[in-house]
Amino acid sequence: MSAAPQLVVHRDKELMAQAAAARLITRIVDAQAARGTASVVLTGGRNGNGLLAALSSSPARNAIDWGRLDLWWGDERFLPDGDPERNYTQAKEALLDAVPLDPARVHAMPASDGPHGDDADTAAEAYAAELAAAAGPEDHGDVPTFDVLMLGVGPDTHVASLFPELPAVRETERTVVGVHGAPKPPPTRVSLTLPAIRAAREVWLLAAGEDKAEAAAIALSGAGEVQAPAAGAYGRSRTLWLLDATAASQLPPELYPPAVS
Ligand SMILES: O=C1O[C@H](COP(=O)(O)O)[C@@H](O)[C@H](O)[C@H]1O
Repeated sequence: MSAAPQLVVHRDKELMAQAAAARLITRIVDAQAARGTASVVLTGGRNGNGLLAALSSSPARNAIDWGRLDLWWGDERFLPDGDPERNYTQAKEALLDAVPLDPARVHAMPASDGPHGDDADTAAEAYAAELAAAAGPEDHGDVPTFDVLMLGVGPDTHVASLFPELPAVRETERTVVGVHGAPKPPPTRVSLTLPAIRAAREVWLLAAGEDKAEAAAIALSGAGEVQAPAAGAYGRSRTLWLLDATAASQLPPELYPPAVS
C-alpha cells in the first residue's frame, strides 16, 4: 500500500480545476522528460471534465508533447459511440478535440455499438487485452504503470464505476470488468478494478462541491473499500486528494483543521 493520502484543499471548484490542470501539465512534462512518454487515465464526471476544460484553456498546455501521451479511461458509461453521456464524448468536447493527440494513443473504452458488441463483459475483456498489450516487463502485471490516474469521487463514494457493495468493487483478479445494475445511470458500465487502479504511480481523487463532502469524510476516515470504494483507491507512490473547501467541510479536524479566525 502507498503512503497515507495527501490532501490539497482549494478555495473553490474553479480554482481546484485550474490548479489540478497545472499540476497535471507538470506531471506529464516531467514523465515525458524522464521516460519519453507519459500515460494518464482520465475520469468522467463534473470534476474530471472541469479539469480537462481548465487544461484546454491554459496557455501552458503547449508544454505537453501531445503526440507522446497515452490516454486511458478509468470507466465508461456503456452507450453508443457519440452518445453525449459517454465519458469519452465529454472528454473530446472538453479537451481532446483541441489538442494534437496521436489517435493510436487514445485508448477509449468500447462503445455499446462497437466491434465488441453490446455486451459489457466482452467489452471489458477487450479493454483488458488492450491494457495487457501495452504493459511491458517493467510494469507490475497486466496494466501499464500509469503516470497519473484520476478519479472523480461520487456522492456515494464511488470511483470509476466501482459502486459500494456491487461485485465490481470486490474484484481482485481482473483489471477491467463489466458493471451491471449501477445505481447511477446508465446502469451498464465498464470499469477498471481496484487492482488496476493501484498499478498507477499516482492516483488523484477529485472532489469538489457540497455533495462530495460526506463522501470525502467517509472515505478518508477509515471506511472499508467495499462500502466506500474511494477508500480503496491509492497509487504506488502517491495518493492525492484534490478538494475544494466545500468538499473538505466535513473532514475530521485531524485531517483538515478548521481555519483559525
Ligand atoms: O458516472 C460517473 O461518475 C463519477 C463521478 O461523477 P461526478 O459528476 O459526481 O463528479 C465519475 O468519476 C465517473 O467517471 C463517471 O462515470
